[in-house]
Amino acid sequence: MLDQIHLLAAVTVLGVLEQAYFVLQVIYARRVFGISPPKISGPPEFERIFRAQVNCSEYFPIFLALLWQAGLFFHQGLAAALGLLYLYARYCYFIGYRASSSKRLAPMYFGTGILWILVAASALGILHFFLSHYVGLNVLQLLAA
Ligand SMILES: CC/C=C\C/C=C\C[C@@H]1O[C@H]1/C=C/C=C/C=C\C/C=C\CCC(=O)O
Ligand SMILES: N[C@@H](CCC(=O)N[C@@H](CS)C(=O)NCC(=O)O)C(=O)O
Repeated sequence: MLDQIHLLAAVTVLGVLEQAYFVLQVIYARRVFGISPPKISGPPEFERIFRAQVNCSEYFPIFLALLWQAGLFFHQGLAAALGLLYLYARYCYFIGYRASSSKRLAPMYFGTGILWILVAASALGILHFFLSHYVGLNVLQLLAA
C-alpha cells in the first residue's frame, strides 16, 4: 500500500516546506519594510513578495488534489515527477515575482501548464477506473489486444 503513495508523500512534504519558505519570506519582508499586519500594502518590492506568497498558497490545494488524484488513478511516478516540476516552477515564480512583475510570467504559465496536464491525467485515470469497475470495459487491455 505505502509503495503506491510514497513518492506522492515525498513531493507533498517538499511542497509544504516550500510553502513554509514563502511564508517566512513574507515575515522577513514585513520586518524589512516595517509593515505590520493587518496592513498588506506598501512599496512595490513588498507587495510583489506578498502577492507571490498569496498566489502560491491559493494554488497549493489545487496542486495537492491533482497530484494525489493523478498519482492514485493514473501513474504515481509520472504524477510525482510533474509535482517536482510544478514546485520548481513555483520557486521560479516566487523568485521572479520578487525581482519584477514581468519575471513571474514564464514560470506562472509553465506551472499552470503542469496543472492542466495533471487535470488530464486525473480525468483519464478516473474515467478508466469507472469504465473497468462499473462497465467491465478495460480500455488498456483493448488497446493492447
Ligand atoms: C488547473 C488549474 C486550475 C485552476 C485555475 C483555473 C484557471 C486558470 C487558467 O489556466 C490558466 C490560464 C491563465 C490565463 C491567463 C491569461 C492571461 C494573462 C495575461 C497577461 C498577464 C499580464 C500581466 O498580468 O502582467
Ligand atoms: N489570485 C489570482 C486569481 C486569477 C489567477 O489565478 N490568475 C492566474 C493567471 S493565469 C495567476 O496565476 N495569477 C497570479 C499572477 O498573475 O501572478 C490573481 O490575482 O491573479
